[in-house]
Amino acid sequence: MLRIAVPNKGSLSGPAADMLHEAGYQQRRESKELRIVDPENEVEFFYLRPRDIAIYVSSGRLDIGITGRDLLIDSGANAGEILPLGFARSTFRFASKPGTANGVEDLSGMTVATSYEGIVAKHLADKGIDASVVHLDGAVETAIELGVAEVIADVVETGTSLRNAGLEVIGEPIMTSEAIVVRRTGAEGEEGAESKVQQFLRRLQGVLVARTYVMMDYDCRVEQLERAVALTPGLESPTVSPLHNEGWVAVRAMVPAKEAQRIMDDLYAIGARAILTTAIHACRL
Ligand SMILES: Nc1ncnc2c1ncn2[C@@H]1O[C@H](COP(=O)(O)OP(=O)(O)OP(=O)(O)O)[C@@H](O)[C@H]1O
Ligand SMILES: O=P(O)(O)OC[C@H]1O[C@H](OP(=O)(O)OP(=O)(O)O)[C@H](O)[C@@H]1O
Ligand SMILES: [Mg+2]
Repeated sequence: MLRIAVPNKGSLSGPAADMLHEAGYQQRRESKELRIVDPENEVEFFYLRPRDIAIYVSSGRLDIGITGRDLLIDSGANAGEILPLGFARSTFRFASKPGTANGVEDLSGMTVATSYEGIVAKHLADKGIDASVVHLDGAVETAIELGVAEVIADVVETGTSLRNAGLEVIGEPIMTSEAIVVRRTGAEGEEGAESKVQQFLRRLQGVLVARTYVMMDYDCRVEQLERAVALTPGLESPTVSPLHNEGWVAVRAMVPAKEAQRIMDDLYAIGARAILTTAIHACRL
């Protein structure tokens, strides 16, 4: 049975459960459930604090887990990222009241409040900046107003929390983060778990593809086929079938959902007709 850690709370929890559900796994019905077994898929899910997940996985007691890249790095756990999942995207940045610092190099001698001490201490050390770090559990934006620190380092998504606290970012992002699948370093290829881990990853990749691609069908004249195929190369290569009307073919290919409208315009412009897209519900590449 594959043992998988899933975030039990916070920004990662809902989207992680949605993705697992879409990948065909049973998920807990109540937010108080700590673990569930999905016998059909031979998987056991453990609902844990996102911050602790890399530590559980690095201990070897759980095979893999879903957490944030920033949380993995911050934990310093002996685990690595094996698949990015595309949700809970954020940057991790320094911020302060305007006029406090122009760049990271100005932070020497200052106090930085953060929930991510591991990331911040390492970043400051790498840059050779001698600043103190004070650990707070959350809502760190308020630390400056209350005089606990001159600078904060925190997760920034839309920037609303910083704006509401009257803070500005300092310098470039320290890192960019998103939800990821983590596995203990060196566990690759271990007998027993390996094929199950790979099957799990294929299912999640299938969800990612189904979310980002659509299927496109259209008819075009044989003379235009090469230009049309250049616009819709598909993942391997498009399917081309003859039409009853001579001189015409039907083409079918997967295209990135974000580009679908532009591709439809370009296909129309070269004479393709009956262009339509359909959603992909599940996929195995
Ligand atoms: N507003 C946000 N937008 C996108 N990702 C976020 C946001 N806030 C936190 N994250 C991401 O969520 C993960 C942190 O999860 P965690 O549950 O510890 O904190 P949280 O989501 O802020 O929840 P809470 O602080 O309410 O417990 C990190 O990977 C972080 O980058
Ligand atoms: O740039 P934004 O879109 O405003 O998002 C970033 C904010 O979201 C998270 O806070 P959360 O609400 O989880 O509170 P916390 O600080 O207590 O973790 C994070 O810690 C930032 O404060
Ligand atoms: Mg938070």
